[in-house]
Amino acid sequence: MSQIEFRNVHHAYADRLVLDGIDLTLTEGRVGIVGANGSGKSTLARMINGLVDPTSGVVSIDGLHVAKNRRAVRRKVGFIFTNPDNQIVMPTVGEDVAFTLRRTGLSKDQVATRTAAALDRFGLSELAEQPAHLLSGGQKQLLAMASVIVGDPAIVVADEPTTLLDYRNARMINEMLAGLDQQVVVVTHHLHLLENFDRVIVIEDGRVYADDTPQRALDAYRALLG
Ligand SMILES: Nc1ncnc2c1ncn2[C@@H]1O[C@H](COP(=O)(O)OP(=O)(O)OP(=O)(O)O)[C@@H](O)[C@H]1O
Repeated sequence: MSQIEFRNVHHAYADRLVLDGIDLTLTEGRVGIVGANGSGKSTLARMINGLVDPTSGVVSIDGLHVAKNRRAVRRKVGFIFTNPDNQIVMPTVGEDVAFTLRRTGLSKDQVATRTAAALDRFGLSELAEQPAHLLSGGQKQLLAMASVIVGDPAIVVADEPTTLLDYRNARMINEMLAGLDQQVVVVTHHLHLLENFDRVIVIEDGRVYADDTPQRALDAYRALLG
């Protein structure tokens, strides 16, 4: 697994401090991040692939300073948004998955082979020629995952990937995430999804409130919520 490091990370939007001294070293295969609305989870998750840079402090991946190596970091860290519409960029399902492999130096055949494998893995092969915007919510999230995984990142960060889905689709996406070879960091309000994770971090008011096994961290979080 990779080593994701936060060293004395602070972040403010204008004059509002939303992360207040985060120190974490994440090396586990499955890490969950939970916390109340507005506690800073998305901001923290976005720092792992440089979508947000800290106001102060350093985030690094295997020693690579994220803010100074954005391109290299983006190859290592795939990001799955809550709303897949935010990351579907091409007209058809197949083109969207292939788009990730642009500028990788792969031949047309290699792109086609890897795209086909990713579509197959996420059950989308038969939809390859379909307009992406016609997919259901669950299928769109599968497409977003396929488009990230086809690039073979070392780390997948998912920010509330199941929030917009019904229970069945949420379970399906979660099983897909659980089955990935990659190191996975998931931000979620669906606490039951984290039961088999290696580590769960509770963020409260921009700080690490608990950092423990899922059971202990989630107990602490539930107690905090009252
Ligand atoms: N681009 C931005 N500009 C200004 N303020 C922002 C921005 N993004 C987030 N914030 C604010 O920063 C705080 C932390 O937001 P963040 O999205 O990191 O929290 P979160 O824990 O992920 O919340 P939620 O569970 O509601 O998604 C919130 O008060 C939010 O309104």
